[in-house]
Amino acid sequence: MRAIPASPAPVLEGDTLTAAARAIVAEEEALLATVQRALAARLAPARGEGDLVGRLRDLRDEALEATPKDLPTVFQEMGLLRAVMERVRPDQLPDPAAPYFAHLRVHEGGERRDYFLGRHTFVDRPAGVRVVDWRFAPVAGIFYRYREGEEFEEAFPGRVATGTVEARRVVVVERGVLTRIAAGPLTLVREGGRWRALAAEAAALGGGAGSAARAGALGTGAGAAGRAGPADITALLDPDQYEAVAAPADRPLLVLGSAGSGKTTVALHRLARIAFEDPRRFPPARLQVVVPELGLARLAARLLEPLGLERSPVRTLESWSRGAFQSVFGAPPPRLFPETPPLVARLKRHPALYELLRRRPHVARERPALARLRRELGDLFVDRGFLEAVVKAAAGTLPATAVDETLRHTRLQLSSSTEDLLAGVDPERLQTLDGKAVDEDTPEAAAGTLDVEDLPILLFLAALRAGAPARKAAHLVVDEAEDVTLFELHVLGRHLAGTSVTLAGDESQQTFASYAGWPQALAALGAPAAATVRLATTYRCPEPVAALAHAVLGPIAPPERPRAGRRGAPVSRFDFPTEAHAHLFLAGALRDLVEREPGASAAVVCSGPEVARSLHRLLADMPEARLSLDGAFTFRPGVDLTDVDGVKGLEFDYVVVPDATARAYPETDEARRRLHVAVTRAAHQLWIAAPGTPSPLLRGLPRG
Ligand SMILES: Nc1ncnc2c1ncn2[C@@H]1O[C@H](COP(=O)(O)OP(=O)(O)OP(=O)(O)O)[C@@H](O)[C@H]1O
Repeated sequence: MRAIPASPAPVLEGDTLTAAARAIVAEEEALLATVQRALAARLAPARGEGDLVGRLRDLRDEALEATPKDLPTVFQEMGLLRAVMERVRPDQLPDPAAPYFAHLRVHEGGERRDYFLGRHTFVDRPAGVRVVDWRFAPVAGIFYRYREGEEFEEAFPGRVATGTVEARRVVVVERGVLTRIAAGPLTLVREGGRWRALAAEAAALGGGAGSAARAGALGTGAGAAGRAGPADITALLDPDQYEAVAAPADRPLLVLGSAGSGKTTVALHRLARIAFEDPRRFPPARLQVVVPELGLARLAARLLEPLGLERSPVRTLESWSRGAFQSVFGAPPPRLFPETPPLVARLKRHPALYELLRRRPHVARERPALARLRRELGDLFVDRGFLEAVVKAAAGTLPATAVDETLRHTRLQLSSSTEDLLAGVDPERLQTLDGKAVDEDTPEAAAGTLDVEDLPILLFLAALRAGAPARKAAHLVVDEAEDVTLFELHVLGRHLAGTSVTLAGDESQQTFASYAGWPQALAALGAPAAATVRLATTYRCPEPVAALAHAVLGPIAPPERPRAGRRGAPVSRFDFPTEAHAHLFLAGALRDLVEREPGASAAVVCSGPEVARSLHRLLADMPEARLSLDGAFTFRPGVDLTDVDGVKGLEFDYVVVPDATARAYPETDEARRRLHVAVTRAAHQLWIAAPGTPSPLLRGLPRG
């Protein structure tokens, strides 16, 4: 039963706001003032808390010197003081500088009520103030599920509420001042002390950036000084995203969607909601977020802070594996080889290897000692017949040369190091002229090492035999799951107490041959019956970027092109005769951008770290330009010079791909996915530079 939402009143008369728009501003400012007054009254005793702490300290000193007769009185006063201090805990109240991020007015049973959605609950009935935590189901349900003008029906505790949504507004309060109001298609912003209406398309992401880039210049205004802040993402969840966030805690959930469709957003909000609803079963220490890359781990930790989960552990897969290794085998992992040959790594991450190992008969009931498992693994990786069977089962997705590469690499790892062979010789004499160990930088450096890919395989082999780990997570989030191996998923599943898990991923973004299919991933995790939600709108990328991202995938693109949330600046392509020309041009454009838009984030996403380093040298004098490799992102405004391997899951206002050459991005599925990942990091504008021979994947993108 839904009424057609009323069409919005016009907001502009010439250059000034209409009376209707002015009324909305006046109403929201008055409501904010009411909430702030009520909060100030509640917080007033807390302001005196400093005195209370001082008084408590005095009483403690008094207690040290008090006579036994006086002690009970001192203790009683101390008890009273503590009770007062516990009652007034400002950290449990909304922050008056930004007390809420949305306003909902409902008309129910002849009564009109205003609710404000925020991060803490604060109710002052006489003042008519109801700020509710967004995780609190009934009111949030109305806000996220219905639009302005619609009739609602929601189950409240003990009753079913029906009524009409009279107002549904997303608001931004910065430092206590209202700066943005979004009501349906209307967005009003306060800039330079004046309110104005934003064009719908510029408002769509709350960034306020226009779509008209100055010809030849990078930047659309997203990071210009003095802009009103964007809306809080928690206020923007769409109905499908909210249904996923509100899914029952014990239901395993698979969140799929194209790049930038909100998978991470949904997974982390679901985690926050589950923890809020049952804090005993889901305390922060028993929540686990695992992602493949360090950059995304850092971002996820930052995103969890405002959700009240600053203490829940976010880890990279490698760090998680190391921890699990220590707890399962009672020892830290042995020395790891720093750079596993790519083909060997691919074989060790491949689903075909997982299937062959899973199907092997396992007789032992007890968990074998680590040394035995290592031997077993070593034997497998020097067994040509076994490796050939893996390549055959991989059905064309692993080249035959992976067999010899793995044999050679494993033999080196199993051999004794020169130091071992020369045991007993004076260690000083085993140093080379440059002070390094004898084997360093030689093929023999592999002796005695494992590969990082071996850790989950060993954990998997141990898990197959026996014994559940002692410490288990209550809820697990695995993000960018297309890059998580079946070994890792299997072991993660063994470290999960029940079925409370969220797996998020996108097969178009796999960058390491480990993706086997979602049913296989869920089965490995031990959650085959997960509910699946597909997010259909790509919110991050404007239309022109989403279109190019789809075209770049070519034959491996999903059949349906994802819907882009808004229009935006066209993608610019620049061809240059040489890399030097491209670098000089880009360095100039980036300097110019940083001057014009000091609040913007830009990333130069290179195909590999070497290109990032050489571009960084050109910008070395610019403090805003950072070399951000191996996940070392600071998330501050400025320019990150980085590579495609480190940016999965991240986003920047502006993205520059500086080396879209035929060599860096040939016509292969892997290159298609890598370029797709690089371009889909752009939230406002994308530039592509092609020095030398342009990548064939740019076909269809005209030169700018
Ligand atoms: N409903 C929404 N309305 C507006 N913005 C949204 C919405 N949902 C997500 N976003 C924003 O879109 C961007 C992408 O979200 P997110 O990182 O969660 O996507 P993702 O699917 O995990 O992306 P990727 O596949 O690249 O990792 C973020 O800036 C997020 O705040």
